[in-house]
Amino acid sequence: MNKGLFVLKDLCKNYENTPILKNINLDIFQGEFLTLLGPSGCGKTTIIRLLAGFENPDAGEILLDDKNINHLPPENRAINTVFQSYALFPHMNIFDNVAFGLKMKKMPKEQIKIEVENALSMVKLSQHMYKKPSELSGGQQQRVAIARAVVNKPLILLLDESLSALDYKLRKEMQIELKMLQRKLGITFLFVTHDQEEALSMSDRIVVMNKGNIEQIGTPKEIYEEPKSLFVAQFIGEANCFETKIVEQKNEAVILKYKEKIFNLKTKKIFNETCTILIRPEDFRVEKNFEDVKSKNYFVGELENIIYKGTTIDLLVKLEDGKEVIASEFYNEDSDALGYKIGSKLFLYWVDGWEVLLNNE
Ligand SMILES: Nc1ncnc2c1ncn2[C@@H]1O[C@H](COP(=O)(O)OP(=O)(O)OP(=O)(O)O)[C@@H](O)[C@H]1O
Repeated sequence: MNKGLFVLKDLCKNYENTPILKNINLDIFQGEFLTLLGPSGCGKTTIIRLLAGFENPDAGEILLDDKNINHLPPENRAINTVFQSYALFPHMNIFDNVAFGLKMKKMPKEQIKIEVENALSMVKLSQHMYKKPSELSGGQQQRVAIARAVVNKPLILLLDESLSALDYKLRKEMQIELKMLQRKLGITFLFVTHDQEEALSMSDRIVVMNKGNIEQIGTPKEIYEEPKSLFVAQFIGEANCFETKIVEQKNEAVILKYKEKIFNLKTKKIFNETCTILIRPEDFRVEKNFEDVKSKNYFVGELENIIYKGTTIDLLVKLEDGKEVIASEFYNEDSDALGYKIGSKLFLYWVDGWEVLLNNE
């Protein structure tokens, strides 16, 4: 792969002698939609603040086109940030809010008019140009903040929890709009969120962070389907985990023991003494009769609860050993007809290869 437009190299940041970022290495490529995802306090905003130049790293480098910009002031970085609070000027109309940065740069008036009108048309706010921010909805104000940032044609746009103040429906709409806008503009977006669904649906690549470290970098599909650690697997969606002992490791296969059950699974990975089998709820197939089970890989359990979720139903099943697992199925007209009954016996199986095997740390 090519080298990043921005490169973070062994980047470290401490606050009051506590390490907050520990040796962060990350390439940010030209034109990509990259998302920093992780729980509260893992250091996402700190990366944004270092990139924007609001803070200095304690060690390591920030490179832009191979040049170290560790000490370049924020105004010289061609970086714009959109925060969760839109930080619009309340006394200025929308046009002047968006024009502000260009006026500061002393761009000729006619040119400013063209650029601002362009940016506002891109975020579909042309008809609100002369209104004050207070006359716009939350989503519209968010779009003004984005227009105000992109009008400066930054090399990268940093978006810190930019959609989290919006209600669910508006947030979904803005996710699609933001992604489309990014494609149209071709500007690199670095987006921060702790919402895994948002990260999966918007990003070209996701950086999963945990306690100041990067756990995994990959496309949404890679992160979801091939998590490298239990932390990533459990942070991105639901996962049923089974801790097993290795009985035998053979050529491209492993024999595992979970409680009294033996599983023989294909894998190229090499394991130590123990490993975890991970199965997503949607990867379990549910049957009421053993004759319908189409794999050697199955569990037996009792249905404890059914959770209706609109398009899917979650079946909460207690296995023979007492462990509770979740299997989810698409809900359709037939689902009621299936007549799942609380307390009934169910067989849960999965297709060979749909499991993820993780070395225990
Ligand atoms: N100026 C500061 N002084 C001391 N500690 C700080 C400072 N800024 C951040 N921290 C601490 O650094 C850690 C990482 O903070 P950061 O804001 O980067 O996390 P985050 O992943 O963005 O979290 P959130 O999702 O809650 O915004 C937190 O424990 C926070 O308390």
